[in-house]
Amino acid sequence: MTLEAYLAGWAGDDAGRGDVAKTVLAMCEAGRRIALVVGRGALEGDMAAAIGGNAGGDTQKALDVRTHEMTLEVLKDTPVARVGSEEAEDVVVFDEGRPLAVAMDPLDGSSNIETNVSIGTLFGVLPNIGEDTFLQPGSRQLAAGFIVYGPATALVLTVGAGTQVFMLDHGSNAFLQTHKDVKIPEKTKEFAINASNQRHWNEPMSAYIADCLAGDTGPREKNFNMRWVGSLVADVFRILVRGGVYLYPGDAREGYGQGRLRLVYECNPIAFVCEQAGGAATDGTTRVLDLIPEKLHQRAALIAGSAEEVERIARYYEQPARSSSSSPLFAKRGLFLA
Ligand SMILES: O=P(O)(O)OC[C@H]1O[C@](O)(COP(=O)(O)O)[C@@H](O)[C@@H]1O
Ligand SMILES: [Mg+2]
Ligand SMILES: [Mg+2]
Repeated sequence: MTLEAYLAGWAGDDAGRGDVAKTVLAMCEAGRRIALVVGRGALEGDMAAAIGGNAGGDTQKALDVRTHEMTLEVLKDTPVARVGSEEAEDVVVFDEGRPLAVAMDPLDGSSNIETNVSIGTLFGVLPNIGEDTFLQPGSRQLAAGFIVYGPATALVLTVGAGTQVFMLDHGSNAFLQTHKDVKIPEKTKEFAINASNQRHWNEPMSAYIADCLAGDTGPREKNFNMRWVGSLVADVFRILVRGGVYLYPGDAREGYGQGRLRLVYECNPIAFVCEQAGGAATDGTTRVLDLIPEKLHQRAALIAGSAEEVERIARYYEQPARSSSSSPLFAKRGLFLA
């Protein structure tokens, strides 16, 4: 089934849904165009060249800016009133009278641009309620998803009716559905975290990872595997397909108290997609979709993926002192057993 047919079936005669469908299709048109550029790699010049800093304080690369502009170009003639982008300090306003808004990370995984590793685009569609549009919790998202520019260009989408996956068919230039109502396996033996930050982690995350690393000799009584692509979109795509948890906790580094990811245009789309696939997403203590953003570029910790594992990690945050394999209290008892 084409993406167009899927969205037409979902929207029916409902004008509001029709606007959401148009907006999603516009994001995917931007994705098609970006996929062409990404697919040419260094033939497009030095896309990883540093050309400034973005609102989050990260180095802005040539492809960050180019994808931001390419996406705005497509969105400007849609039902979208305003766009909140990682690559613009301020909200971009097209036309206040329109019903919708898009929050986006036009290029996710910027550190992977020149390495020929998967990168992507993240987006969430919200009702336009004026100046406070991007301060709405993620639970108000009408649609969300991401496109991965990898070996295949893949779209992961939810309009609140399950999570669907489409792949770009380069022959017909159509996104065709490949996975219907994806379900993230509830249990897992795989986690994704940047382990180079271990010394900076908080106690619950240190304890959880220590228990995983202890493998079949620890309280989990099973061996774990680790993967870290360094592109949120690629790590979460893997989790959707075979389970696992993505972890970017708050840590002790300056500016990383709430982790690295941005709530409005990274964590919220991922949380919506994961929940709709039977998974879960928390910042450790609060469901991500219930967090109330205070500003567009706010950061939030993210623990997302297989439901049972996310719930288990939340218990480490509730009772950190009881949880570590390295703690003298460590024993094969109740709360954290496999
Ligand atoms: O470099 P780190 O600290 O491992 O962080 C990697 C994470 O940061 C991100 O690259 C942040 O996204 P951007 O590339 O859009 O800034 C995620 O895609 C990725 O999971
Ligand atoms: Mg990103
Ligand atoms: Mg980005």
